[in-house]
Amino acid sequence: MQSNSTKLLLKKHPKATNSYVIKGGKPLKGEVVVQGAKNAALPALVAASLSDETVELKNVPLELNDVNNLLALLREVGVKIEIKDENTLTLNGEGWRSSELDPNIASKIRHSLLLLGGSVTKDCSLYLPLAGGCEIGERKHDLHVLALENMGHDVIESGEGIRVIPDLNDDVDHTEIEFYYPSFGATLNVIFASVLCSGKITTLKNAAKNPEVLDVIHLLEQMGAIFNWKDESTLEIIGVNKLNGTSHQVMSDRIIVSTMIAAIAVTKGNGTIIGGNATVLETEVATWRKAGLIIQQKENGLFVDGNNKIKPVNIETKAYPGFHTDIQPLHAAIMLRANGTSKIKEMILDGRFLYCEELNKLGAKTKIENGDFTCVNGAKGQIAIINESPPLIGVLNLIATDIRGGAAVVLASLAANGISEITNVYQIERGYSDLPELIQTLGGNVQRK
Ligand SMILES: CC(=O)N[C@H]1[C@@H](OP(=O)(O)OP(=O)(O)OC[C@H]2O[C@@H](n3ccc(=O)[nH]c3=O)[C@H](O)[C@@H]2O)O[C@H](CO)[C@@H](O)[C@@H]1O
Ligand SMILES: C=C(OP(=O)(O)O)C(=O)O
Repeated sequence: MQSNSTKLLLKKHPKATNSYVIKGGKPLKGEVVVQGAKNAALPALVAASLSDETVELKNVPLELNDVNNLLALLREVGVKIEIKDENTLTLNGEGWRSSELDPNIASKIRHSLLLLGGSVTKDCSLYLPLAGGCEIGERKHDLHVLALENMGHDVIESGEGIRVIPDLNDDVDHTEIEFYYPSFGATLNVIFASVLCSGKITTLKNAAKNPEVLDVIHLLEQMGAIFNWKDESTLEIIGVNKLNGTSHQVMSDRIIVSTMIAAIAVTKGNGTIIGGNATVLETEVATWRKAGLIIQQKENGLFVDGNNKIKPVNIETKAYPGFHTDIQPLHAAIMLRANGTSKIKEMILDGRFLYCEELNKLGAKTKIENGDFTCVNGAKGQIAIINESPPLIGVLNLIATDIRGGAAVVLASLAANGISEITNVYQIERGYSDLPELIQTLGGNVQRK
């Protein structure tokens, strides 16, 4: 049942519209500040809710559709949430209770999955209707389920959802789990399920160690959780009996930093992304420097000059610190300017190239080929071939297929001559609080319609 408070939180994006209208052809220039990271904020909301004391989170992109949906689910499980200002909120998980979640909300986001780990650590059962997220290929959850089972909890799966019943009272004091792939979400679920298991140690081999996971670990450490990295990818979690209140600032969004680098690059502009940090984008920045972009780390952020010729550079997506799958559509937008053919081999998720058809509507010459490899999700992999494209021309029938694919199409429209319109921008607004405003700050012309 949807409570009144849930309904209130599910209000539409304050500036929500169905489409963006873009007048392209103008170099983006100036300075822009990016928001807090969605993919660090979502797990931070769950982590903060594990304490019976109040935790303050700052720099949370509260306008995002995904953040609002997760907050609605946290309210459903009994977490008290107070919004302090446009990017700050407090959470108190003292009232966390056993729950059956609303399928209409849970199925809209991928990281409703994290409530499984959160619930068991709070000794509460949970029924989670199947999680959603971007439709970018099959998004499996076997590692989440296996990990919870290894830890002794009962997990009952049906075609419609997952029920978890915690069992914290067994005599096992050490659980060892090994992942075949360093899944971001499943690593977080193991962390959440283990932090409050006082007297127990959980060792996770092949854990994800990307900056967003480290940001959440940092928050939990401030709350009193204990972690040891035994080697580069083995994480030991020593359960504690209580987590404290604290205050934490969510890291800034490296995918949006990449989006702004690409926006400057495709329009042959120059500018600074305030707060941009090349150390969390090492592979991507090295790739773009190789392509000819000037990217300099300054004290206040990343300076980008996109005026040089762009050379084609092939990439292959991999777990961190490899090239991020969420950033490959933005790389494709940059490669539209290259003087030759480049390739993107998508190793993590099949179905991440839907945006290429949209780029072609603008005149790009991209093609998708079947690869002779299997993606992490077990599906046959694909390669995008990006041929040198003629000057792009704006069109009015573009669709945002998913968050990052949608952003890539907005960027390509900025490089096109004339007017473009992109619909289904709900998808973009799952991950970008206000992409039009970011672009307008750099002098670009994107309007909501
Ligand atoms: C909210 C959030 O932060 N989402 C990010 C997170 O998603 P998410 O947490 O879903 O990503 P994972 O790292 O878990 O998934 C990566 C791959 O592993 C597969 N897999 C995952 C779990 C599992 O139990 N079994 C399994 O096979 C998935 O199908 C996928 O092919 O990382 C993805 C990969 O970097 C990004 O695209 C998403 O933006
Ligand atoms: C794929 C993404 O998110 P999600 O996992 O929430 O679908 C993304 O942030 O690009």
